[in-house]
Amino acid sequence: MTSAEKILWSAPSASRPVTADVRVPGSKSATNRALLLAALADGPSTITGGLRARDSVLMIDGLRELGVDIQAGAGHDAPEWTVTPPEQLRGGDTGGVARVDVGLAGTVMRFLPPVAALADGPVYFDGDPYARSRPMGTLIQALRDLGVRIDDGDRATFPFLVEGTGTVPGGLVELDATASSQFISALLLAGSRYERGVEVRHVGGPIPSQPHIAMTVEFVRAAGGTVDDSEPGRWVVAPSVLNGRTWAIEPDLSNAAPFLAAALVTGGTVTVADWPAATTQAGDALRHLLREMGARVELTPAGLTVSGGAGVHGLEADLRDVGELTPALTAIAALADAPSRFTGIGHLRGHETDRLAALAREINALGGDVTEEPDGLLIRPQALHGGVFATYADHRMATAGAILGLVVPGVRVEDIATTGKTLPDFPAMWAAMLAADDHDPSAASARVAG
Ligand SMILES: O=C(O)C1=C[C@@H](OP(=O)(O)O)[C@@H](O)[C@H](O)C1
Ligand SMILES: C=C(OP(=O)(O)O)C(=O)O
Repeated sequence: MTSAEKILWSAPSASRPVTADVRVPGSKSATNRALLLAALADGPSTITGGLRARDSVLMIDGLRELGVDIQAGAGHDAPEWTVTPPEQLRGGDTGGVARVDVGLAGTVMRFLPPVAALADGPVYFDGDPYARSRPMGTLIQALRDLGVRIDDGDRATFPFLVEGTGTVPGGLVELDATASSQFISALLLAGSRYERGVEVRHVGGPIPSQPHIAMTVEFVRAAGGTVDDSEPGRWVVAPSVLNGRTWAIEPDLSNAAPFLAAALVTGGTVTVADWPAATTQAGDALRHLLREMGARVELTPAGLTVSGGAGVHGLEADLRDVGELTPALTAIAALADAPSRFTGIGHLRGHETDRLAALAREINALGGDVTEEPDGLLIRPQALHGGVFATYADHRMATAGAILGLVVPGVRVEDIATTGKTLPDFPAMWAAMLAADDHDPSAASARVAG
């Protein structure tokens, strides 16, 4: 165990209903798609409001390694980048290799190898130790089927070498995306630049995280690409030039979950600013999911306002489309007045950690009753007590622990810094949200900068 993992963060409890206005940083999924499409475009792009956190820094560093020029503009609170693609994506030159660290970022480990295949030399990929446990074999095989040479030493995981030759034949590929929607997104994002484009056919059970595929299609079209998604389970991207453009990134609605959960579980009111009226982000489902769990939910030009006070209810829901919301919803469910059952989320075993096992283990260690099911979780609320909440390098485990800590005294979250995967300074944001009512009980709100 490293020293970071041993550090325990005492999750603050809420001394009264949380009342705050919160601004969350840009969407991880949107930021990394915009960076990648900008790198494949025929001219410079500008990205405003993007996320600056570990996952996007890994994407930026990986693209720079491939020869993409990325210049940071404005300050930390409002990241802005100018992205200038090279004439030719760069691999290692004679005797050398380009090196990409994917960390534990699904969007980097799945989205960059199809881009590296367009580089003019070898590109070596590796990541955090746990990256080797996340599903990769399907994507490696799909790239081979599209004409890319990959040396993975028959491991079907990291480390591996993409032997870029400057061009990718492309064409038809069949794959099973039941383990991750990111296999499909990865090929659609790069496919415009393949000689024959790409036709992806899914063969297998239901695909998870479909809103993320819809986001990919939306982004490729916004860059000037052509995507035919008229037939379920089949996507055709025509070969085409992608355009440089300005990308304005929406706030990360999935990262809004713990803050909105704070309103529900403490009977307070939290507004998340700049909530889009229409979006492909999976987190938008919080509007109906939190309502079903007992919140009052209102979308106004000021943002999304969630209020608690009428109890926290159990919920039966298929979360296949919105799996990344599971840790926050499970924390809420553990505090509810009736059991909850979440289904359609077997693929969460391949996320940052096995999230079904981790949630059950850690909530049960606090006195809870969470049972793992083959494709989900059964949560029977119990009176919880304090204790250590382990996080397994999973940012959403850490924020789930923070939600529980609001109403369960003595929760100590291991390695809170792991939230830095997608949130630049979660402990400060959380403290500011709580200080909003601690310091000025009469104030209707206080602003929390993201
Ligand atoms: O494409 C994306 O940006 C994502 C897709 C989803 O992955 P899975 O389909 O593997 O669940 C989601 O859970 C992840 O947080 C981000
Ligand atoms: C599954 C997630 O991330 P990744 O992009 O690493 O797959 C997540 O953020 O919940």
